[in-house]
Amino acid sequence: MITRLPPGPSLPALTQTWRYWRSPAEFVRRCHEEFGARFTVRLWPFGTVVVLADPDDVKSLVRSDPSVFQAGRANSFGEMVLGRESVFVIDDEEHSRTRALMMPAFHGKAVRDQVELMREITTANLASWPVGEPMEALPQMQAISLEIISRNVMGIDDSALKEQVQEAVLRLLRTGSVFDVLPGHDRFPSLHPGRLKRRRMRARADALLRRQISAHRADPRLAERTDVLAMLLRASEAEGGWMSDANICDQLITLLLAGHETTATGLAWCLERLVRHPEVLAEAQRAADTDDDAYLDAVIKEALRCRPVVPDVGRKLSRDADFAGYRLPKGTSVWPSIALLHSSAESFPDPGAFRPERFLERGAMADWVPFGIGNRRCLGATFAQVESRVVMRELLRHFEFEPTDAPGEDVKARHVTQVPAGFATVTVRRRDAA
Ligand code: HEM
Repeated sequence: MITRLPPGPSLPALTQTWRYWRSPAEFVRRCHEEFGARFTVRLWPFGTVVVLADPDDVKSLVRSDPSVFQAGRANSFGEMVLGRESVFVIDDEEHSRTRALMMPAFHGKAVRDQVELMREITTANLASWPVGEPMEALPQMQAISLEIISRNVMGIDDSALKEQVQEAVLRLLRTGSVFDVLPGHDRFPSLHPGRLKRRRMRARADALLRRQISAHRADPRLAERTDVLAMLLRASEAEGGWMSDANICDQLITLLLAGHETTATGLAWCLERLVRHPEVLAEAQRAADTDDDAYLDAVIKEALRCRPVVPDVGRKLSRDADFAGYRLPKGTSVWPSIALLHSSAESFPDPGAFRPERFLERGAMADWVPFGIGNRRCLGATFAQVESRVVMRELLRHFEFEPTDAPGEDVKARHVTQVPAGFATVTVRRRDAA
């Protein structure tokens, strides 16, 4: 007889929830040890969640019907900040259409055209780094990433407006709360001052972005502009103007938020790992000096493997469905666990070691999924990898990083990302040659 759900802890949902929220990574790891590569947990407010750690299951999920295994539905916690029409929270036809319209701005050539700008922004930021004393690298990386993504997305010429938008976006991000995942979280905002504040922040960001949209529309050079906003306006126009300004604002906010916090965190982890592995650090420095992009890319990939910025991705069932020999009821969430997939000794021998060479020895690795999977795979994956390479290269060319034998920084959950608990504290010295 077909069981409805894979096995999992028999503890009351409340106890599971408490253990999960206390330490998500630890809870999931223990369940994996006890129940294997496919297990069911009951977590408030998500409900029944089937966690997947078997690469074959993840491949089956990629082949499954996205209108049944819905990502937008699973991501609905993002609605209050990103907006109801954000590509992250919608599904089906609406999702494919919106994504197709945004995608060209993040293809190889469009991203390569941004390299010089990325380099300039990074070197300008490095000028203010304190030398010879411990410094938290994460906030610096956020400043670099936010500047890069806002210039790329909005192509803003007016620097006062750009700073206002950046400030509004950061304030909006800070209003995000773990309670956003609650069902019906947006229904009674007046009972929750935090949510009212978030609405105000979002309205402020929208007003600024609408000013930018109007400026773009009035720009006689709109046809030649290469920023994402210009591309969206042109593409929408070509399809009869189906994207309203409110819709465009949702996509811009999504890109600004999704595009800076994640990349900055990946870069911070890269530094946190490098200063604890002096031989890799020396090799990375050589690679930066000799334009050995393959090695720098391997360092970035290895950091994203062993410290994934996003630990898992979600899909939610719109109806009962068969999956991997089980009958999963409507409403079940299915979470491929990036963290568990990346720590599999079968896919990545000696998974605890920080060894970029593994990405040079083998070509593409199907089990390496820091950017998610299938038709929802991160829209900015190429952008993020190119940006990370440019920033790392500049950092290593300008600075020497002091190695440390301090224990690795703990993993701390922040919004949907996992950041280094000490914000990647490093000590740098300027290199004479830089
Ligand atoms: C190291 C940096 C980054 C990481 C680790 C990352 C990771 C992810 C992950 C795991 C997802 C969910 C995929 C899924 O559900 O299967 C995602 C979605 C997304 N990311 Fe990223 N991301 C990064 C950088 C970026 C950048 C730079 C941008 C924009 C420029 C971006 C824009 C998006 C968007 C728009 C989505 C939603 C795609 C959709 O639902 O169709 N991300 N990202």
